Amino acid sequence: MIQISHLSKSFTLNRQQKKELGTTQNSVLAVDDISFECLPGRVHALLGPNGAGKTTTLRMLSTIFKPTRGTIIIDNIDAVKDPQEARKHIGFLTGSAGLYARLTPNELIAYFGELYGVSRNDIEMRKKKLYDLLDMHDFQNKRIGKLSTGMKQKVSICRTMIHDPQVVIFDEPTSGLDVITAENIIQLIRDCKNQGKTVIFSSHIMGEVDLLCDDITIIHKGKVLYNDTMEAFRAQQQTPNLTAEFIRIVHDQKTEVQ
Ligand SMILES: Nc1ncnc2c1ncn2[C@@H]1O[C@H](COP(=O)(O)OP(=O)(O)OP(=O)(O)O)[C@@H](O)[C@H]1O
Repeated sequence: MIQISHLSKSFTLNRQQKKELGTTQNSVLAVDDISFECLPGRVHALLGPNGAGKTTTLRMLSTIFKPTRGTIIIDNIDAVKDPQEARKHIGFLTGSAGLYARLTPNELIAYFGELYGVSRNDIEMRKKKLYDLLDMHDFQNKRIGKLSTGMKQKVSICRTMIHDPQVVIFDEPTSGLDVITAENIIQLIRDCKNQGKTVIFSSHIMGEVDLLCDDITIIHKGKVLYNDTMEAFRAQQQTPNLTAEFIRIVHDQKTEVQ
């Protein structure tokens, strides 16, 4: 379970960043007082246009960023006050960051498994399951630096899941992957849901959200524009499809702001 309450994050901008963004402001408010919950056994979609604050939110949930304000409770643990304890319950997937090019997938998975205190037996058992699901057996002993983007993404997924976390956070999990690999990841998310895990993921692909998600939060300019079940989202829909509906909600907000 994830409980987010009045969460905000502002970044201080250095001179170079101010120049790049063409602003004189000293800081940017990436996430602005958001609150919502993600429940066990359900998949929650976090949507928003570019720069909405999705990655910043997910990085706060995964304890990489410290919030400027607000609280995050992960499985009854205060993730802001006790990030180390919260981390044991979290699997966070973001690109292929945190992979060591010189190691092989087997070495990396063993390393992270041990870091999380997973027994050798459990590491082997979970690794086999993940390798089967993601079709990874052929490259398990190749150096990660020599693998393709999709292969690296698969290794990242194994690293994310090796401690069998109860809360799974995926930042655009299928971005840049071929359809077969993307489908395997969708299956993995379904498995997580069926095992009663709490899953939140960001995506720009409405088809994926439609297939997978039980709940949806749309953010824009750091604020929550919409938060409800997918069922309620479909029921209030005023446009022919979910992409059009997403655009309508974001556009209506833009019009209101102007
Ligand atoms: N480290 C940082 N320093 C300064 N500003 C940042 C930093 N990280 C993000 N931002 C700013 O915060 C805002 C939200 O960015 P974020 O990456 O969270 O958006 P996003 O919704 O994930 O976007 P996208 O869909 O393009 O990945 C943007 O205005 C971005 O420029």
